[in-house]
Amino acid sequence: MTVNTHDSLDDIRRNVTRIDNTLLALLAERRTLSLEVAKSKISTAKPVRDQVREQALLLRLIDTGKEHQLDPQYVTQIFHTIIEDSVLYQQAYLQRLVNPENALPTARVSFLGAKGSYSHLASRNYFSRKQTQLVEISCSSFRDIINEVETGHADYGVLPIENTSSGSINEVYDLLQHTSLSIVGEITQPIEHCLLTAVDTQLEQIDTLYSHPQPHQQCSEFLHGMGKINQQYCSSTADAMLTVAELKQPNVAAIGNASSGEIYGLTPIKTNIANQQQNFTRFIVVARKPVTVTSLIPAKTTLIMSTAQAAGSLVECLLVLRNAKINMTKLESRPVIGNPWEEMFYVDVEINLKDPLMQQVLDDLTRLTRFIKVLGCYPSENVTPTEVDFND
Ligand SMILES: O=C(O)C(=O)C[C@]1(C(=O)O)C=C[C@@H](O)C=C1
Repeated sequence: MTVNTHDSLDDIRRNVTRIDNTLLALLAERRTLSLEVAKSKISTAKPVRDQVREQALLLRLIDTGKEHQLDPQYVTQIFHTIIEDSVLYQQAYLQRLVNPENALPTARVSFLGAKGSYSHLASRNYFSRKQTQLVEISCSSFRDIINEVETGHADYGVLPIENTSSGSINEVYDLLQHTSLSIVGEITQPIEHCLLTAVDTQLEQIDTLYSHPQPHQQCSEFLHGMGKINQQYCSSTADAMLTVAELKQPNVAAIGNASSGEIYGLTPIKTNIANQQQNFTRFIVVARKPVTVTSLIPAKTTLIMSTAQAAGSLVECLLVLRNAKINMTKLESRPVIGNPWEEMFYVDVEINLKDPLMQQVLDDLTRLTRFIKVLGCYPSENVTPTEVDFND
């Protein structure tokens, strides 16, 4: 085989690096323009999201991409990510304007586990968009996270509240029942569970597995396939990775994120071991003071309420939301500690607390419930991609 090499591999890679650097500069420039767009939308009171514009933008880019032999799926995937960043970046900017007291350069943030835990990754991702430097406060329990914020040692707490494989994280819901803190934000973090080891070994040699209870649950099918495994529970995935790094034994592994494993010198011997390939955890961000959400961005409001024990009481409350045409994205029930058989219901709705319709709904629900409390109104960080038909 004759290979016609005009340039050495190093020369070619230098060109690749040059192009990558140009792409980064252009992405940064595009972000700056997003802020200019946000400023113009303030003056015209236009919402951040304009999916008509996104549709037109994507179709044009797909056509242009075809001229460069770039397939539509590839172009769409890249620009969905770019547009999502633009929307969230604009939302963060607008939120800083309506909550100037929160626009601090640094924030003390409490989260579960040490560096590399999924809570640490979620905290870093959430605050990077707010252009806020983290002062990291690592906690060993959800209760500690809340205590750090309630006592003023932390400005924010980041708590996992539900996962697409293992469902709701009940301990967090129970803690929300009794805290004075408000939910001020949310972030959904992709969770890529891997089997991480500190020394070269084979999957068949692993008989002891360290992780937080949640990853054990989320990877139950894979673990079942491994046969008899000694499952060890840790306070966080970071704690599990540290333990395995210190043990340095060929029969021991941790479940955690591959990039976090590098912090502890661990390497993945098996990736994507969660029950569902699309595995996400939604985290909430709590603070001592609630935030105001501008009407230019989508908002979520979280309520907790306990209904009378008469038959149909919950249905009456849900009908209030249905009649108001308010979309409910989450309904969770938890026992009321100390009142056997009484349930506390957690409801996430897609409406701004300041919306007059929501105020009316709260009045109606107050009459129908034994107890009701708004846990918070916060920006919805779920940017649903604008789908385009590639075959147009
Ligand atoms: O052009 C706008 O209206 C923008 O806000 C910019 C932008 C983009 O990044 O391209 C982002 C969000 C909108 O939904 C549409 C497009």
